[in-house]
Amino acid sequence: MIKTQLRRAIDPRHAKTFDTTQLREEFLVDNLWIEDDVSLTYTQYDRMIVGGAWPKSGPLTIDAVDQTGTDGWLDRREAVLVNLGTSGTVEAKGETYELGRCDMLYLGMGSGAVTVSGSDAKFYIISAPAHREIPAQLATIDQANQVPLGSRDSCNERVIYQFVHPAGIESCQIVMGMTKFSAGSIWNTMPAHIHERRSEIYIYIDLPDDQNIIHLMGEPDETRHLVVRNEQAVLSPPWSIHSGAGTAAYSFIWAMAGDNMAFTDMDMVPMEDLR
Ligand SMILES: O=C[C@H](O)[C@@H](O)CC(=O)C(=O)O
Ligand SMILES: [Zn+2]
Repeated sequence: MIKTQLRRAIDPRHAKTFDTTQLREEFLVDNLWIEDDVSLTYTQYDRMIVGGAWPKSGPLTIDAVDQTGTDGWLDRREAVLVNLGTSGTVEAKGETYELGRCDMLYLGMGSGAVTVSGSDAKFYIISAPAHREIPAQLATIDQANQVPLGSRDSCNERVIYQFVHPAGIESCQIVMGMTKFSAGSIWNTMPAHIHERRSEIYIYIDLPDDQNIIHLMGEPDETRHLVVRNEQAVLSPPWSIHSGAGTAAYSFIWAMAGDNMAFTDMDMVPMEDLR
């Protein structure tokens, strides 16, 4: 049984009273990577689980998770694993999948215990409740749907790579992918948006260890910031914007769960409304 850390859902009226430490305790996940261990955070934002598994000196198995109240963690859930290391393998339901860096593997409800291995592998994990079984599917970045956004003049020229989405890897509710920037562009998800119908989790990657992301959160007229380092995750409640700028080049992986899977169902925040 893997013990999870619990994050309860926070209301925006409460969030705006938080100081830096409280904001970080509630919305930043900075302990994903523990050598030879699995670190899972169970959130009450659409019951998404976010975690890391680092099988440095031997395989690690995820079978049961304390907060789900089910015998197996995927009895009523689906998951996506992304390798943030180099080569690694994931075993589930008698199948073995090879994952290179930033390949994403979807595992459906009923996949059973999941074993990860690879001394150079680091698996980022997202999971959300599911209502039906869908076959496992692996995708590389070349198979993802590309959506170019932004412009050089706004320092936000980037490509959204959609991996798990209605026209790509099928899922019950997870919509997930990765965003990469053109050289010199540092602003993600600006102009900002919210989507009260879905929660979202970001993990920032490819950032040098001595650099920061200034991540913006909060209601559009009551923003706060979190200073985020490489391979740390940020929880974005449905009422919050989720946007950021890096002090150096970076990429990030986004994952959503909620009432619909329409990527374009966003409420854009006009620039002049941000406070
Ligand atoms: O709801 C969608 C998500 O916030 C991200 O996909 C946005 C993003 O990757 C970007 O604009 O760079
Ligand atoms: Zn979003």
